[in-house]
Amino acid sequence: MAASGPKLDLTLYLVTDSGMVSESKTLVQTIDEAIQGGVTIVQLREKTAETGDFISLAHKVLQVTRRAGVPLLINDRIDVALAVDADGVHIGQDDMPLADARRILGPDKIIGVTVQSSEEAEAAVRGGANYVGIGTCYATPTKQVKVEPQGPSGIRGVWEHVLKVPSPTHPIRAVTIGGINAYNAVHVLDSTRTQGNNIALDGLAVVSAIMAAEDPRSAAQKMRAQIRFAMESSWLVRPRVNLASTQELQAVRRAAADVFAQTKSESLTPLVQHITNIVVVNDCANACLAMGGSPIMATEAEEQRDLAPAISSLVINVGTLGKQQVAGMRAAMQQARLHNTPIVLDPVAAGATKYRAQVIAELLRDFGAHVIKGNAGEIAALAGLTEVRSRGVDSVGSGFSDPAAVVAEYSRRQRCVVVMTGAIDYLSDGRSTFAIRNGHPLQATITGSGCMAGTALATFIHSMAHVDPLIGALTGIAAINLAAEHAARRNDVKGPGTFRAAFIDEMYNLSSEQLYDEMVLERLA
Ligand SMILES: Cc1ncc(COP(=O)(O)OP(=O)(O)O)c(N)n1
Ligand SMILES: Cc1ncsc1CCOP(=O)(O)O
Repeated sequence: MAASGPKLDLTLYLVTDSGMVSESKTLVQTIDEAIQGGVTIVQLREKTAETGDFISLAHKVLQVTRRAGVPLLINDRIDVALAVDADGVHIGQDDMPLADARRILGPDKIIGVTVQSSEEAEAAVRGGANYVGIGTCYATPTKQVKVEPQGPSGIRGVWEHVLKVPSPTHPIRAVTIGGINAYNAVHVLDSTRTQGNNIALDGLAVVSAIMAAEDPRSAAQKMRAQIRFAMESSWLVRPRVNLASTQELQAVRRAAADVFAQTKSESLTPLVQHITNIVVVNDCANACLAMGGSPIMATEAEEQRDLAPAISSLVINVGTLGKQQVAGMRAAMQQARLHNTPIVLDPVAAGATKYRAQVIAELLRDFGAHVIKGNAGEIAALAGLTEVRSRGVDSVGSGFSDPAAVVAEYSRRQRCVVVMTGAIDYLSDGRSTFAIRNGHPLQATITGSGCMAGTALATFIHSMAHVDPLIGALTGIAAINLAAEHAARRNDVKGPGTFRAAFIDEMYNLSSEQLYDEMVLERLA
């Protein structure tokens, strides 16, 4: 393997696409900046270039990669790799057979092979590939794939098989590809770790997350930080990495106000799918509309595949749990994972019954979530903590002695944003933890307040590619709480009944300036 060439480090693998490069840059500049941001290997992928143009581009790219000590592989074209003396090639199942590629390129060049199944992976390992690209992980607009995306659990199955196959020459490495970005990198790496001994993939391969970024250097830096976070710690106990420590509180408020304004603009209207409980369906649908979203309450398993490509986010609220509804949730969550659609899980009354606890545990095991939102009792039940107890859907007692530590720790365990609602709301992505001190006691007098908070989270976290889930969560919680404060101040609000209607009105009337000015935000870690 590349005995004389640069070291094979698959941590952050950039696959190029010249069609995505920003107008202000060349492809070579984009690659250069991406390497400065932390890309560890580059694959030049030119699907339509003439041979001469491909070779001349490869020469230019090679100057950049050689200077940085990063390997350059050529996609599909052994002839181009030979012509420029690149460090290797990446070949798919329909390209030149691995044995021929190895014979032509010799033992020292790097050869990567795309594999979609355990059988293909076994053949690649036995045939002497240096690494396998297991895919496709998630559906992606970058490439039309023939085989259905497998999601992280499918990728893990192939990876576990790869590790069992003896490699004739060198230890096999692996990455996955397809729909991967800074927001799902940690989940993908965590959930593709082997079940028995927790072995992680060697890295992640991306196209659009870096190639389509205005600033490829910072896009690569962000990806690299996420990958480091997932790689450097066991998936059960993560160190406190304070990624946002450089961000001022004001910048966080500004980011939340921007997400709010963008979501409310008529051009967006995120389609927010809810599988929620029968008590609150109508309130959640109206809350979603009032905050700029478009609700769809599709619950049958059979309709999830058709719906999935169109939806922006998914609320899974386990408030009322029929067997058919659970089947719908599982189908919807599986599709959401394949389409990289944000999932908000509302574990209503998590500790109330064994059945409920088991359903939630299985959903989290199989699909995870991007955000888990619950009151103190629900989070305690999920996290296995006895300090706070519940009665039905309500949390009882004075709460946790250190709520910030609880949400941060549970967030690190579940690898998602955790939101703990109450008089003060606590939010964490495991690295940064915030409190929001807005809201009004009248929220606790109506049913569905918490469920509407779940709706708000999903409405504002309408894309994993464009909204940081923690910022989206801060936006949703601030929006709901400020609407409650505004409603409670109105003269026509006399109690829970009038509050309920005014609450929806004020979600509708709230402006991004009000959100920015009135959000009482505190940074805890
Ligand atoms: C790292 C990595 N993994 C998979 C692919 C896909 O390769 P292939 O199946 O040959 O498809 P095309 O890239 O040729 O469209 C890849 N390029 N890189
Ligand atoms: C080349 C390739 N092979 C499988 S998916 C894919 C494209 C991945 O692109 P992106 O990282 O933009 O989703």
